[in-house]
Amino acid sequence: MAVQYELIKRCSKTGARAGRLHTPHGTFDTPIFMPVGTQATVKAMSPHELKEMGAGIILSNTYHLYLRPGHELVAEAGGLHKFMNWDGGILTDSGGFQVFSLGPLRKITEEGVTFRSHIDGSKQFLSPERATEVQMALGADIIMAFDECVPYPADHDYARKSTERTTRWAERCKGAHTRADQALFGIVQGGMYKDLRSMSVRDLVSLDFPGYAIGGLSVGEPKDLMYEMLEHTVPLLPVNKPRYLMGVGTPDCLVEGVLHGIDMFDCVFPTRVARNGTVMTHQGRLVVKNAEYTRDFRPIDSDCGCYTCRNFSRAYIRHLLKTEEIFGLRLTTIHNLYFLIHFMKKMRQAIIEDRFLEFRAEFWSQYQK
Ligand SMILES: CNc1nc2cc(C(=O)NN)ccc2[nH]1
Repeated sequence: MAVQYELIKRCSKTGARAGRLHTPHGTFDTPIFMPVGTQATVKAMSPHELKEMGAGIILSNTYHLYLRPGHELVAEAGGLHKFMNWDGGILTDSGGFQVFSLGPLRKITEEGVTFRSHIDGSKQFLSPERATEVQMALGADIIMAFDECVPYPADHDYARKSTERTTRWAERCKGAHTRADQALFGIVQGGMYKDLRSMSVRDLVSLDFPGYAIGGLSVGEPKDLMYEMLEHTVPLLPVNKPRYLMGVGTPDCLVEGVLHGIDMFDCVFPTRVARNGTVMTHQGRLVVKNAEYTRDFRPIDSDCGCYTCRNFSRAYIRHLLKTEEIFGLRLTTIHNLYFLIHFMKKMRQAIIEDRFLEFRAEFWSQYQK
């Protein structure tokens, strides 16, 4: 198998677990946070810096790379790893979420999705087979089935029909996937309906994927509803396969996702908000661009070991951001990614030492959203 999950330790009181994910580009500790590099780059970061801060697997998006520069060009370059000079793990999302985020600009049929390119308005078409072919050409270690991310809110009938189609599409992706050195993950949908989440898990597990993503969450629903869906859905998934929660990446959601047994996370949040000056600390977020930090010569977070916190003050970083100096958003990005990557490592250690509930209680006692 191209990707193997190894369970190292289960928390005795919760669904939390520590493991390792073996891939053709290395073995990575889980739970893991995967930085998002939509267009074959994690914005403002070099591969060397990502490696140095402990990043293991990064994401790229099929939708964007298919439109520009095109999967054929990436294949000509030798695949994504060579093209972007990254020798760690790569996961590509299938485009399901991006295409459905286009809203009225897209038309869904059983065959696939017709949409207009956000770049030049040209008419485009992605089917399960085509999305799989594109991802095989891009060459990621883990690729995702082409699905429909059920919008929120959605009525039960729409969610059921959409989820049933996502299962038929998953089967078509499986049929089209011929690269033995890649793992194709199924994506559980079902909206906010427990019966449909159960149906989606049952149907996907019967197709026997090497890993399962939980999609259709963090799409505008209240966090408590997301947690309720996780509490219901994750225990239905096979224990010996990785579970990947798509699009989730704030510290509070990461803790609750790990609590319920999630192994893999991705989110644009830490890199996106870094570029407008929002940084994460153990007490919650702070907007270092704000006037209150003009004369604050402390690091962003005194407990953080990242390059930014070891070398620069809040006042200096605020100055760089206010003057739109590129180095400013590099420093905030380095910090946010390091913070999350190491936050996951601390959670993993707590699970191994069977003190995850204490870690979680300590986190919530300090964290202001
Ligand atoms: C930021 N929230 C968020 N939700 C997501 C859902 C999906 C999904 O269902 N893909 N098939 C992907 C990325 C997501 N990002």
